[in-house]
Amino acid sequence: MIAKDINDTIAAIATPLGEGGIGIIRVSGINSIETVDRIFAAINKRALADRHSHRAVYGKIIDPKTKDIIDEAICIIMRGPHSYTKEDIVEIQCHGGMLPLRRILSLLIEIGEIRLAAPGEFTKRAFLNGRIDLAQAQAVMDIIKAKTDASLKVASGHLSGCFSSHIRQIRDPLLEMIAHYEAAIDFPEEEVDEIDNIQVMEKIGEIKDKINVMLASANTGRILSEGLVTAIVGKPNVGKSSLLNRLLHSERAIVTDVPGTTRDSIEEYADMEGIPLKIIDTAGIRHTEDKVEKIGVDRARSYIEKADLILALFDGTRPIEDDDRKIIKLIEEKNVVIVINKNDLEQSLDERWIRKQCSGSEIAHISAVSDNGIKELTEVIKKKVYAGNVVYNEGELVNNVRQSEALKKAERHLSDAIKSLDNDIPEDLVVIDLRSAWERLGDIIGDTASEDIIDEIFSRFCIGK
Ligand SMILES: Nc1nc2c(c(=O)[nH]1)N(C=O)[C@@H](CNc1ccc(C(=O)N[C@@H](CCC(=O)O)C(=O)O)cc1)CN2
Ligand SMILES: Nc1nc2c(ncn2[C@@H]2O[C@H](COP(=O)(O)OP(=O)(O)OP(=O)(O)O)[C@@H](O)[C@H]2O)c(=O)[nH]1
Ligand SMILES: [Mg+2]
Repeated sequence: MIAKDINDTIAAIATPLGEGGIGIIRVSGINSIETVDRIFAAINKRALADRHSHRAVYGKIIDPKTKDIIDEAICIIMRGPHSYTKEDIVEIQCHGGMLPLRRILSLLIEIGEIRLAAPGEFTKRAFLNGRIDLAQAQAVMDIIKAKTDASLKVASGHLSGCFSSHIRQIRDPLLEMIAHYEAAIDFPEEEVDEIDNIQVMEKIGEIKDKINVMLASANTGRILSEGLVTAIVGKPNVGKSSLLNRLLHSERAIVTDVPGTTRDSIEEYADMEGIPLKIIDTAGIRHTEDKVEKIGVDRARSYIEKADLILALFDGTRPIEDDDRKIIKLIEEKNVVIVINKNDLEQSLDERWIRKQCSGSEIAHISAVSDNGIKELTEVIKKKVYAGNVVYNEGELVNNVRQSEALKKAERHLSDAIKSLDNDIPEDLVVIDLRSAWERLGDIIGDTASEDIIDEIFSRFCIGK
């Protein structure tokens, strides 16, 4: 698909569909300037084709057949290779309504040799034409989707190439080693410098260490990019919905003193000091004959299985009950923070019992109706998210599963190479492992990634990007 369509001129609406001050249609490819010239009348009557690159030109969009004025607009041409895609680009900025945007886009497709762009196709061209690498292309989408300042910092570090250059620093020395071994294999009788296997093993070991440092940061990076799915669970009336509202700073969920108030689960994003939490408030878990409540309870149980983190709420004002014991059973071996709520009131919960049951889980004491303990809870969650992370520059964090899988594979190939060298296995086999490691690192930045992987990545982009 890549090879066939790369020469087409493509167009899409680049701004969200809805009502906005301004909307942008982006056209990229060899026919872009000529086609826009046929529907755009500049106020000074000069064609865009005769204008300097990167200048804004005011005029009107006119249907060439009916002579109807569709909208007034500002057009900017950016001649390749000095453009987002490295091709000729025209951006048409019209008023930000559905109708002007759609009419102008259909007009372009109708009169010109232009087709609708696939999701992510502009950025894919920026990648295929060599302006950015694959990690940078993925960062474009991460910027659009960023939910907190910390997520944005990771993504913009990736876009600026900080992460990619880190990968290259790890990867380039491998190629030197491969070349060296290959020379020795291909020209055994010639005077290729003697290779000291011990020294090579040390070097590979250093590269492995660097990969492991990156992998240790992968969990943090993934959470900052994708969010931490956090389920609030507990028996009815412990204050789950009150905690959700507190973390969101809004009255999102209904709170009453009637046990069984929340029936359906509620999902919302909260920014916890930079950590994007996808919080799910669930129905209080208890035995019930109520048909609707039962479904809610089943959903709550399923979130215990799905969530990255569980906030298990207990009511500090009440002794342990059967429903609490059941919850303790359900959260066994999960990633849990025990939260003892209502600490603004007199406490009668046997905390030692909970500690014994959930040894290993951290405990926070809060009052969901005030700010009591919320800071403590935040710190506990932050500690969990940043635990094991040894990379302190957000721009260097591994931030998606594709990248961490590639790093893991590279690391395994390097371990195999060391083992082979250690066992005096022939060098051509060592080279195979070194090359595989080099290729997996290349997948991250797109040097060696297959067409399928590339297509799959860009298909997840939005239209117009
Ligand atoms: N109007 C508009 N705003 C936008 C974009 C866009 O495409 N259009 N962007 C799109 O996502 C982002 C900016 N990213 C961009 C990155 C590179 C180039 C570009 O033309 N680069 C050329 C050099 C430009 C020059 O020489 O002035 C290059 O790198 O060769 C443009 C936008 C955000 N804002
Ligand atoms: N004093 C005090 N009251 C609280 C606190 N947290 C919640 N409450 C009260 O406890 C009652 C239940 O709160 P909810 O947030 O609805 O409890 P829930 O766990 O969501 O209950 P269900 O949806 O029924 O499972 C309400 O009357 C809240 O005002 C707290 O920290 N201190
Ligand atoms: Mg509730």
